[in-house]
Amino acid sequence: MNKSLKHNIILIGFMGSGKTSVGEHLAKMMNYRFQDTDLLIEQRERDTINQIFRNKGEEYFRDVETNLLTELQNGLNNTVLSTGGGMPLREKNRKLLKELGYVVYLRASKETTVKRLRGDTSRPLLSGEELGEKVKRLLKVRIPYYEKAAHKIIMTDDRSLEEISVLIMEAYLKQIY
Ligand SMILES: Nc1ncnc2c1ncn2[C@@H]1O[C@H](COP(=O)(O)OP(=O)(O)OP(=O)(O)O)[C@@H](O)[C@H]1O
Ligand SMILES: O=C(O)C1=C[C@@H](O)[C@@H](O)[C@H](O)C1
Ligand SMILES: [Mg+2]
Repeated sequence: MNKSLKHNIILIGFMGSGKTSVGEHLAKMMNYRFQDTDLLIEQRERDTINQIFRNKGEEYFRDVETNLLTELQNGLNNTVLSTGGGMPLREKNRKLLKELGYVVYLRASKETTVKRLRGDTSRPLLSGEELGEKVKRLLKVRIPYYEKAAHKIIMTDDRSLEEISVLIMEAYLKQIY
């Protein structure tokens, strides 16, 4: 048993990589609790992510993310934690994520991401510019941060939630036993 690794699975990755959907599926499969930082922030702030960005700005949202991640260090166990797509951008957050458990980067190609997010209006960073251009530009900046933050990378293109969950569970169990 790996005593140094906390028994949590942390999902990171770009918007639409499936952190929330896979997280829910995986938690059920493993009989773990499920938490999602975006949902926790919406509950805490009593507002939607869109409204938080609009009224208080991205920097405020990022500070709330870091505060939440710091608080989660105390007591999170047997949990699948899905995170917001920008969580690994801050160095402090990357360190906190790795201290919290086994960090899995769910990767998706630009094409898959665009297909999954077409028509979505709940993600403030995707509004404005043409979707494909926006995703391409953000991915280029972010991929190195996701890679740095992760213990394991899993490609999600053309894989079902079930297939992805099994791959994560197998990799995680190898680490802890
Ligand atoms: N493996 C998959 N196969 C097919 N559809 C998927 C897959 N993963 C996610 N999706 C779909 O893509 C959309 C976005 O997924 P989800 O909300 O889980 O992404 P996310 O990574 O949590 O995004 P965010 O960073 O914005 O929270 C949803 O409609 C979901 O059903
Ligand atoms: O990638 C991002 O920066 C974001 C992803 C979402 O999960 C939300 O956290 C928010 O829309 C910002
Ligand atoms: Mg999500």
